[in-house]
Amino acid sequence: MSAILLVEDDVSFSEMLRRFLERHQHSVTLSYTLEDAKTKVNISSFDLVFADLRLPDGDGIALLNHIKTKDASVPVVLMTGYAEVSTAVKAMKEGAFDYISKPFNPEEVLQVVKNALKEKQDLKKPKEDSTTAPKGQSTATPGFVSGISAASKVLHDHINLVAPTSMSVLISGESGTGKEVVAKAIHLKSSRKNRPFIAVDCGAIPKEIASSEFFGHKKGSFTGAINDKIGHFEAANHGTLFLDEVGNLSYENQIQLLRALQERKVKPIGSNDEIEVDIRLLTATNEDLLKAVEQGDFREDLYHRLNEFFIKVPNLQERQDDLILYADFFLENANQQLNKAIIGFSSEVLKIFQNYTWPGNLRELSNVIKRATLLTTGEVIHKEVLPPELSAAPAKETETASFSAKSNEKDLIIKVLEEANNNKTKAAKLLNVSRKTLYNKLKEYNLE
Ligand SMILES: Nc1ncnc2c1ncn2[C@@H]1O[C@H](COP(=O)(O)OP(=O)(O)OP(=O)(O)O)[C@@H](O)[C@H]1O
Repeated sequence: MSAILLVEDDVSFSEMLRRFLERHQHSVTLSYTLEDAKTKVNISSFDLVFADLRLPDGDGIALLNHIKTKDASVPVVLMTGYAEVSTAVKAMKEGAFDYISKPFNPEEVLQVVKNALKEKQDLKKPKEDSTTAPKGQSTATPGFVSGISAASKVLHDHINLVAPTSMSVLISGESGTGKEVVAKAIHLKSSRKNRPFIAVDCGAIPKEIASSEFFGHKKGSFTGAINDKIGHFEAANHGTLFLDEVGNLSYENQIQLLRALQERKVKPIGSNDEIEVDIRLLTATNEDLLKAVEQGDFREDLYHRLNEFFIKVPNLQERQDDLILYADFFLENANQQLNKAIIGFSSEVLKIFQNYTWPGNLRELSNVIKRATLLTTGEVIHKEVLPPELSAAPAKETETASFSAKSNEKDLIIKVLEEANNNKTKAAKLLNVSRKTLYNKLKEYNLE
């Protein structure tokens, strides 16, 4: 376990990062100001310091200089906003180990921490050949945020487990949760990553032309077949075929699909020759396919063929801890697409984001941020550029509902107490419990 000093004045962000680092077996001390960080460095020894470039009473470079005069072997990693990269580069010349610009992927953080700790160890040992990745290089899939919530961890453990196998995977989840992104991640982590990834929206194919779409056709085989057409199976040969909204396939198309999967051969319409195909099949649905099986709308044999492994993609409400990471990621994308340089969100906006239920999940979050980025003329996104339904959303009820869930209880109490400025009457009201119950819980969790 290594000791990390995390200096960051954005309380919710630093809390999130602390929890993430602690989950990866690091011991984290938090500091919110330059002066406090200097004091902590003077009295304790750390293996690594993670500091925001901008602090309320100074900057990360001042802290870097202070640390270097005390113990030059302590690596300092600076966290920067979008517009501060040039300052961060300057800081590296002054002895910072690395910088990491927000928004960043959790994997990126882990990689930087690993590199920094290794360098610290190497400084103590005689020099050997370093096998670590170059500074700042992330091992994450580009354009992919893994998230740090418990639900995301399960999701990514499952992706990592199943990706290298040849199993068919049924990916289920509400609309906009990222099912296609999960399918792509499985493909990119498999041995087929350099072969095609063909995504097909089954909901968009009329059933009359589905077999031609899947298996191809020969020129002249039916009216309108003016050229030979390669079907999706052949196009995906040796790679991955991803069938989205698979529940929308007609019964007849289900039979054809099952046959192709069992025989591993397809015959284009109008052709006498069968083509052998080797594909990895991934499918997605936002409906309850098992229910469709029970109701006789989806073939049970096909269901089992598709469902060799099942992945449930959590909705955004189940990934509360990831919300800010995703928001930052979508902001960075919107900045690039719209040629803007917006740094972040006002704290009011972040609160609204956290209070909203996001029925359209990640897609809705991405759209809201893109629109807000377009409408924003300053450096920060304010509430005025959000769609009215977001600000009008009533306060979430989930907090009271989940109060009884043991595992979340303690975190929830801490969060609500913070929100209520430690006012126990207000906190009890927010939690919808009596003051007495709250006091008992505080005692139970040693929170007094
Ligand atoms: N892990 C992720 N990292 C970054 N962006 C993501 C991630 N997951 C999803 N997104 C983004 O969220 C949006 C919705 O993702 P996607 O299209 O994969 O959802 P879906 O569940 O397949 O949607 P639908 O049910 O409508 O087909 C896309 O803009 C996608 O780029």
